Amino acid sequence: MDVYRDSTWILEDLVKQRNDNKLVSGSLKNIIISKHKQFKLNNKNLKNVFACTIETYKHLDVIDFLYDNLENIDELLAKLEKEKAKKPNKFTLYLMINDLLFSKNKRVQLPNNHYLKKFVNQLSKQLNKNWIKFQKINKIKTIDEYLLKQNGDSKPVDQPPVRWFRLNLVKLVTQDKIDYIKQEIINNFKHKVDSWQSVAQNLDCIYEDEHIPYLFAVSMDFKISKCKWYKLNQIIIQDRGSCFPLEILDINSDDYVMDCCAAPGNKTSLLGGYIYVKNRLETMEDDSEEIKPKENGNEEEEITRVIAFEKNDKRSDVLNNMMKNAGFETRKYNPDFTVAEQTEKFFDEDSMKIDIYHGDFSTLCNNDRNKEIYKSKFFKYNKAILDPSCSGSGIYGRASIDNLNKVDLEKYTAKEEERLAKLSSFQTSLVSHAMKLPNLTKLSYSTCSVNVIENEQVVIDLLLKHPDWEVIPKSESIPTWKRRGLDSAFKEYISEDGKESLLKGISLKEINNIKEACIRLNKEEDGGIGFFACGFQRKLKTNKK
Ligand SMILES: C[S@@+](CC[C@H](N)C(=O)[O-])C[C@H]1O[C@@H](n2cnc3c(N)ncnc32)[C@H](O)[C@@H]1O
Repeated sequence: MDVYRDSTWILEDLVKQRNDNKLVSGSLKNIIISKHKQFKLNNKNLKNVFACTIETYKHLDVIDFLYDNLENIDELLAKLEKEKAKKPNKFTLYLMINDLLFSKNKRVQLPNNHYLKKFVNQLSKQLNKNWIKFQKINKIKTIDEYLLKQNGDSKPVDQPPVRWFRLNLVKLVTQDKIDYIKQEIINNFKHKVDSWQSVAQNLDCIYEDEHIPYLFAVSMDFKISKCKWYKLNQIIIQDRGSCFPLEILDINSDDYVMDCCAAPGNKTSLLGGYIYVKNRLETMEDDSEEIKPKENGNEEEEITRVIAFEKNDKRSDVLNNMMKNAGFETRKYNPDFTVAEQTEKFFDEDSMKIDIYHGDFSTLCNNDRNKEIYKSKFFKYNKAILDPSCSGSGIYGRASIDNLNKVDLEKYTAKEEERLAKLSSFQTSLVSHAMKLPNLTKLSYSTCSVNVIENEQVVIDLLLKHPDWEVIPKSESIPTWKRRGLDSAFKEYISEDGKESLLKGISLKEINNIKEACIRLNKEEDGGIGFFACGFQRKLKTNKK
């Protein structure tokens, strides 16, 4: 009963928000998780509660129809109330009806003698009759067909066409082991195909990405988390777009890189793998040479090659744990840059190290004290990843929530515009802060948003604000990738006849180069989430590398 009780709380709240035209943001999954916490519900049931709530929520208008057309429901409820001295919540009944009609097992998840199960079961005949009526009215045969019609989408659910995963080099370390595991994984499939589209429909195919090393796509039906390689942390699930910012940065083994908005840490662990393993292997003369992180000399406190900032308390813990699972040794710092968690003062010499700063990246070097800290601890860092919080409009699992938000379209549009404008200015200010750090020479900016205001517009605003920075040209930013910045995003910066730039200090040719430097991945069309990335470098006269 716990599952239905917890799900009732959340479902009732979601429907209330929808009826009040209240805006909600984030994926439905995240909203359910946060409500689960907010209502202090029984955490053990989270997975089940999630499935139960989301499925019922998706089918809400169907269940409304089935329920509203029950002939004697008021009488039956009154009778039940008399017998049990309590009336069941309508949403609890909705959850049970959904299980009875649309779940895999087609049964209410309660013991047979439970009074509510008996109650819903006695409605079963009428419910099925109403469902047939609904199918006829809507000219559909299945509930998925109905959702498909409603969403005007080619798929019943909002999910990516394929699953992506990459090798975790940190757990493999030598070229022999990397090659061995890679081959073992490929051999597990009948065919290695040359496009991700070919794996989308076929469980037995694998695609090795042509743009990102050691990245693979498999069918959505393939359960990566059940694989031994996943259990051994030898592979990590990571979307294709999310790997692009690292490629743009052209990481070398002697780089010092900061990940300024790091949790949960997918890019951080990819970065660590590049620095400590991939680049080292590529530059090693003798294959049998053992990999060791470069020594940092006799500095009193070691400076690691990778640091990761995360301002959110809980997410910084998640980041720390993810890095440890991925095979790194970590050291955690408090927001005031002091060590928060350390077993030994120095890392083990041979370990692959990541320093985690639980704090706001924009405080780095922002006052006299922090400038001193910057000089002593951070002066070596020459590259940065900036992947700040965004609207997430490119990610999956938002379709239902977006529909919910669009109930009152006018209100939705006004609020959404305000929210995006705020996000855009936050994103610009964070990257702008990085551009002011004296020793940074290259950085990548990225979002999982599809909105121009969070992407191309941020790029232009940054270039106008920081004339000492320029974009990393297309020729050095994954030139093989075809989809670049949107034409429409740059239209407002060009005269109507297309001959002049309207931007002060940026020529027409430069505008075109900026557009070409931007990288876009379209949701679905490019195999995964919608993503945007653009690289920046300090102009040559001040460029130290
Ligand atoms: C889009 S997520 C980053 C995802 C991450 N790069 C990855 O690939 O796994 C943005 C993260 O930045 C954090 N964040 C936002 N503003 C920040 C700031 N000023 N300093 C540090 N972290 C920040 C957020 O809490 C959030 O965890």
